[in-house]
Amino acid sequence: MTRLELRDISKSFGALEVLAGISLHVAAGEFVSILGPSGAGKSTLFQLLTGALKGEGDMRFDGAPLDDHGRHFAFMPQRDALMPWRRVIDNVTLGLEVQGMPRRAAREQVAPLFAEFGLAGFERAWPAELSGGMRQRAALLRTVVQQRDMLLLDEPFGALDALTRAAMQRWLEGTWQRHRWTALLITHDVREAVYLSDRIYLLSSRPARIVSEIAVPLPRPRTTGSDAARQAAVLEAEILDTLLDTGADQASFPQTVQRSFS
Ligand SMILES: Nc1ncnc2c1ncn2[C@@H]1O[C@H](COP(=O)(O)OP(=O)(O)OP(=O)(O)O)[C@@H](O)[C@H]1O
Repeated sequence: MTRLELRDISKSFGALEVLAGISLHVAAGEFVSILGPSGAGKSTLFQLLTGALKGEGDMRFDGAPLDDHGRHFAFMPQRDALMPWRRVIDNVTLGLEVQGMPRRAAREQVAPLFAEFGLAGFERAWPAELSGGMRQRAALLRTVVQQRDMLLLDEPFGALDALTRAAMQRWLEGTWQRHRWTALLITHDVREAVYLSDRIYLLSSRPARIVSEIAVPLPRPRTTGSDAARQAAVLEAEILDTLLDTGADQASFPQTVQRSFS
C-alpha cells in the first residue's frame, strides 16, 4: 500500500530553481533512499514534507492530500540536536512531552528500548558523555518513539567516522528489520543507500530531477557473504556511473532499473 506519494514537486528560492518536478512514492514498511549530489535539494524536499517550506505540486499521504504534516512524519536531522542540559532519557522523551505526555509516563515508555538501541546504562548520562554513534542512536530513538507514520532521516550518519558509520548502518538494518518502519532516507553515500534500502531514487544536480529509480534486489538480512557483496558492489558501481553521467543540466526520464544478478 502506498503511503507517501509526491507528484511533480517543484521549489525555487527566488531565481534559484532547486527542485524541478520530483515524483516519488513510498509504500508501507518500505525503506527508500534519495541519493544525490551535495546541494541538489534533498534537504529542501524534506522541508516541504515537514511543512517547513511550501512548494508546488501534489503531496499525498494514504491517498489524501498531505496537510497535517506533523501527524505523519518523525524527522531526524543531520545533526543529532540533543539538548546538552537534558539527560539522555529526557532527550529521548522530548517529542512525547511536546505531544503532551507527562515526563514520567514518557520515561516509562522509552526505557525498555534503550537496550535495543545500545544505550542501556546511559539513560541518566548527559549527551556529552556519549560517543558519536551513541548520540545518533539516541537521536534516532527520540525520533521513532514519536510513533508517526513515517521516518524522515536526513543524512543521519553523515558526521560519523567511516568505521562508526559502517557499524551504525549494520545496526540500523537489523533494527529496521525488526520494526519495518516506513522510512525515507536522504544520503549521498552510495554504499549506505544500497545497504539499507529496498529502493533508491537518484537525483540529478540542481535543479533536482529524478533520473533513475532503482530496486535493490539484495536479500535481507544484508550479509557480507561473497555473492551478496559482489552483487552490492556491482550495483554501487552502476549507481555511481549513473550519478556521474548526470550532468548539472541534464534531465532524463525516470527509468526503473531491476537486476536479478542471476
Ligand atoms: N531557505 C533558503 N533560501 C534560499 N536558498 C536556499 C534555502 N534553503 C536551501 N537553499 C538553497 O537550495 C539549494 C539546495 O539546498 P539543500 O540544503 O536542499 O541541498 P542538499 O541536497 O540537502 O545539500 P547537502 O547534500 O549539501 O546537504 C542550495 O543551493 C541552498 O543554498
